[in-house]
Amino acid sequence: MSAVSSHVVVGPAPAAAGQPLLQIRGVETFYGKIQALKGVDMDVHEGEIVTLIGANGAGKSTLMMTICGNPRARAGQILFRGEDIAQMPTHAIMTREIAQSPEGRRIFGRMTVLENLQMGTTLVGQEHFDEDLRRVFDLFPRLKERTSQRGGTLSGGEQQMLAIARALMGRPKLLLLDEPSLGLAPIIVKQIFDVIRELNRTEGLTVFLVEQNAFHALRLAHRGYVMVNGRITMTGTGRELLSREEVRSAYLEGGHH
Ligand SMILES: Nc1ncnc2c1ncn2[C@@H]1O[C@H](COP(=O)(O)OP(=O)(O)OP(=O)(O)O)[C@@H](O)[C@H]1O
Repeated sequence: MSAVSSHVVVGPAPAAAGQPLLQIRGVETFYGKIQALKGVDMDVHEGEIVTLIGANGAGKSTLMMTICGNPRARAGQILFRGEDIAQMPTHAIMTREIAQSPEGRRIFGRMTVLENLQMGTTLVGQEHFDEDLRRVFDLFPRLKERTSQRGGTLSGGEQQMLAIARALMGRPKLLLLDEPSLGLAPIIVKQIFDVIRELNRTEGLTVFLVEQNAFHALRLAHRGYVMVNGRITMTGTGRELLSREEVRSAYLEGGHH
């Protein structure tokens, strides 16, 4: 555990001038008759890392998937650069500089690392392939040593790195990450969160991170939102939320720090 406690809180995000990159307004999502999201509002500004935390079943993954158009929002708006993408098909949303690393790191198990990374370029083409490959190998040297290894034979941490690397190959402006720490050893979680911080600091990549690991997520993020039963109940800077008693007792018990 000591390895992870060396995380440093990132500095403030660049001034949140103008329109947010992503604006979520009154979003409601249903699975049949079950209402999973009950009017969610959220902003993500360019250059920010924003995290959404909450218990199992709160609706975090549903919000991330709704941003990607599957399931579709039944009400509300999802504005990306001011354009409402809420009713667009997923493939159209994914051509708008949004990339997702889904929960459960759905990489292609029978394809090699290199082939998985090629899949990430489907929507942007091969023009910058070599340059982008060098970039993800710099970020994740472990993948470079395993280019011809099948995805399914990688460790959990390597699969997570591959899922993020594949998303980055699409040159996103907004990176959506669903539970990148799930099931991983603390030292690997630290490596992955360090890379996210680095991408944000050096390239200004905007990141929306869904996490159950509230301690790490709130230390990494500029701002956070807490979701309970499909509603946002609290928001603040990562630091503010970490110091709130309600957050500490609900999400930080159990020796994360
Ligand atoms: N495909 C589905 N069909 C029906 N109900 C679903 C489906 N997916 C999720 N739900 C329900 O929607 C609610 C929100 O689930 P969701 O997976 O978004 O929560 P979560 O906060 O991401 O939880 P976790 O951290 O466990 O992934 C839960 O009540 C869940 O049971």
